[in-house]
Amino acid sequence: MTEQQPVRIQLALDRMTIQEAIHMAQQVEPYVDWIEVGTSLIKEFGIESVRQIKQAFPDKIIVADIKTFDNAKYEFELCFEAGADVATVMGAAPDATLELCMQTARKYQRQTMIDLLNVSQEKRHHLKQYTDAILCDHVSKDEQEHHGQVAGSSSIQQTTTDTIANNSTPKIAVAGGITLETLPTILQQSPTVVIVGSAITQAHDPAESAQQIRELIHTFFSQSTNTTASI
Ligand SMILES: O=C([C@H](O)CO)[C@H](O)[C@H](O)COP(=O)(O)O
Repeated sequence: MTEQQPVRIQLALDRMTIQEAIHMAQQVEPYVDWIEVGTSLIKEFGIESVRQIKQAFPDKIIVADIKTFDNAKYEFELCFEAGADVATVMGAAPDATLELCMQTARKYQRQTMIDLLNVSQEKRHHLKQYTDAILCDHVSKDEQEHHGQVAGSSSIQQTTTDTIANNSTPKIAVAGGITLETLPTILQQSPTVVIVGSAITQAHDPAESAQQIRELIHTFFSQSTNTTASI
């Protein structure tokens, strides 16, 4: 598929080996834009997981979901030297850490994604100063599995609506249990990136699932006047 998608689809690869991750991404490659080396891969196999996945997909945007909380320069340099185009930091991290992530990403001409997991509204507002970052509204795996929450909750709407209303420039990503059923609500919030893991990787036919997600996004935007800023 070559047409310009208004929203990037980020495939999240978690809880599998590096070879399984590469095989999964090969199956769905035509339907996804960005590939996330999930936190679980980085924890289990190290930065080598980022290096091997970038080597396998040199033309894709590779997101290293390292979820940095401290030691920002060291961890972001590891990611970027391994080929990551985007690295993640927790929004709840100290300002010093966030600043160092932003500085390191700028030095490498790469991008920072700030994960808003468990971040207060006050801190979310504060984080909007990082206008060249991507802010990721994220419902965690544990909240999904133990509290029945999924992306598309009111807190997500709050952040996104504020961002649009203020015409500020951090881009918005949304993650956490996104499915075909929940995607239309999320698309109404005009994210730049939708992050989908299990709905594709656990599907009986991952390629079909990824294709359906892509087609839903295409249909949504061809039927509406919604637009998103591009990265
Ligand atoms: O960041 C993620 C999570 O913390 C690790 O499992 C995932 O990339 C994100 O949640 C997307 O995966 P799904 O929730 O399975 O769609």
